[in-house]
Amino acid sequence: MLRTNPSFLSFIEDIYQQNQHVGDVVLKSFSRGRFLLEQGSRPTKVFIIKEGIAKVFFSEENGKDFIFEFLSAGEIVGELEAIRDTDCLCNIGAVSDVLAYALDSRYFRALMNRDIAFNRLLLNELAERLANTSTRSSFQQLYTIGHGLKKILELQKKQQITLSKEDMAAYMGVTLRSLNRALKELEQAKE
Ligand SMILES: Nc1ncnc2c1ncn2[C@@H]1O[C@@H]2COP(=O)(O)O[C@H]2[C@H]1O
Repeated sequence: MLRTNPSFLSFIEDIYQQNQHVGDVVLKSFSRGRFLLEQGSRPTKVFIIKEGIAKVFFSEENGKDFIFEFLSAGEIVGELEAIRDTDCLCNIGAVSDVLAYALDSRYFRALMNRDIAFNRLLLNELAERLANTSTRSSFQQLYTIGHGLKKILELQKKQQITLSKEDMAAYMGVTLRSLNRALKELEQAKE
């Protein structure tokens, strides 16, 4: 649920500390609630999170949000736009204050063209995302809300994060009302 990528983080920290690419890689902070990327926009930066938690979410035309993933240290965002030369697929919002390395898109593409280690990290990340999104999508279709809720509560405990009810509902792809009902049923089952 809360993804991290320590290898990607150390890769970018090395570049940043070597100070060879001043301007191409800068540190940027986002306070809680701000957006790193907006769905449908065409930004010029790719971000690698240094600290904090961000949510990746899709806003549907019916006004509902669906959260794909929560990302933290070492996770990259905005790479799809830079790879495919398209608008951002979805929104990236800061759930806590976030500090991120911002890579100029042209620099990101230059790394893709010449750095094998970087390409390996990137492919690994994309493969991991495909696996995670597919596994979760199947789980969500095939299990009850109550079962999904138990799992998400366990994960929060394990990863020591606390999500708002709105974010929990958007992660599970259910309404706030259904989530509240499932929470109540869970409480009643405990009594
Ligand atoms: N399934 C997913 N899991 C994690 N991150 C994702 C997922 N889908 C999209 N993203 C990220 O969300 C970003 C939105 O902007 P981009 O389309 O440029 O790049 C996208 C990815 O970095």
